[in-house]
Amino acid sequence: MKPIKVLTIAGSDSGGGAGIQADLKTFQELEVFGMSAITAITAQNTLGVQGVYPLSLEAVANQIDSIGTDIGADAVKTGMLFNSEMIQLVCDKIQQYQWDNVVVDPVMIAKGGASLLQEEAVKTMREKLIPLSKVITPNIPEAEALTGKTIQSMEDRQEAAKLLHQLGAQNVVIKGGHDLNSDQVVDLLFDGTEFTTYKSKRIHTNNTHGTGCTFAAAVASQVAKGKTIIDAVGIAQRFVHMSIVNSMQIGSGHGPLNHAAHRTVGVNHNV
Ligand SMILES: Nc1ncnc2c1ncn2[C@@H]1O[C@H](COP(=O)(O)OP(=O)(O)O)[C@@H](O)[C@H]1O
Ligand SMILES: Cc1ncc(COP(=O)(O)O)c(N)n1
Repeated sequence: MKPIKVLTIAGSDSGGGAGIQADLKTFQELEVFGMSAITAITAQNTLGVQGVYPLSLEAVANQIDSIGTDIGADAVKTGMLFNSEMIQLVCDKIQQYQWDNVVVDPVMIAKGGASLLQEEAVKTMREKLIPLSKVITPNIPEAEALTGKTIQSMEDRQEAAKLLHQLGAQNVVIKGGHDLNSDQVVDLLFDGTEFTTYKSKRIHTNNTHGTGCTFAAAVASQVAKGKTIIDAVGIAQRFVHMSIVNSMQIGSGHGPLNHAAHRTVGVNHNV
């Protein structure tokens, strides 16, 4: 069988819970071949981010070229891109290699509050990267920053999703982890025509470090396999849910997910 290959362009999390590490664990568990281009190294653990060390544009370009000129990718996922120049470079490479299965997780701020994207880069994200995306997966604060609108209700979220679609994203998922008003977590998909909501029980836990990265990596792996976006988002939500429910106690702050949970608990990720 032809191997399915997925590239993540993102930051490294030394604590192993988010970023490149979460992406590669997710790819492996969802049975696609994972590859990475690292944009920045973070010194990070469950308590927060202790340091951010961006790589040079040359180092990032070279990593992407190594993959583009030899291995290729059935889908590309972007995470922490740090600044405007890095976003522009990633856009150029996506166009150069004609990658069209692009899942953009517009990472801005780590759960502990540390900035992972310079503020002026939001404009580049909006104008350059979003138009190249098959799916964009902001959380609520990221959707607010990208649209300039406050999101309180589901109607607000639908309006924001429409605006992000107008900016050129083919599909928009506004994730609901940050909507603490409800006992449910509701992720909202807009495909340009219809809204689809995905509901799961909110788990009351501190172990949510890396949920966004894991979610977008799971969507990318399913898109690479040729699943519809509607199915891909459902599979991703269930995979994240399972990985939070069965998280391990690692570190003394916001702990990581257990990406291998589905092996013992059983989740049909091919539905
Ligand atoms: N406490 C929770 N219980 C269950 N699912 C959650 C919880 N927090 C987040 N999720 C799920 O994790 C994914 C990422 O959501 P979110 O927290 O909004 O993004 P981010 O990690 O980018 O801030 C979504 O699919 C969401 O449904
Ligand atoms: C290198 C890196 N990239 C992304 C995140 C966001 O993580 P989350 O998935 O919890 O929003 C992070 N904390 N570190």
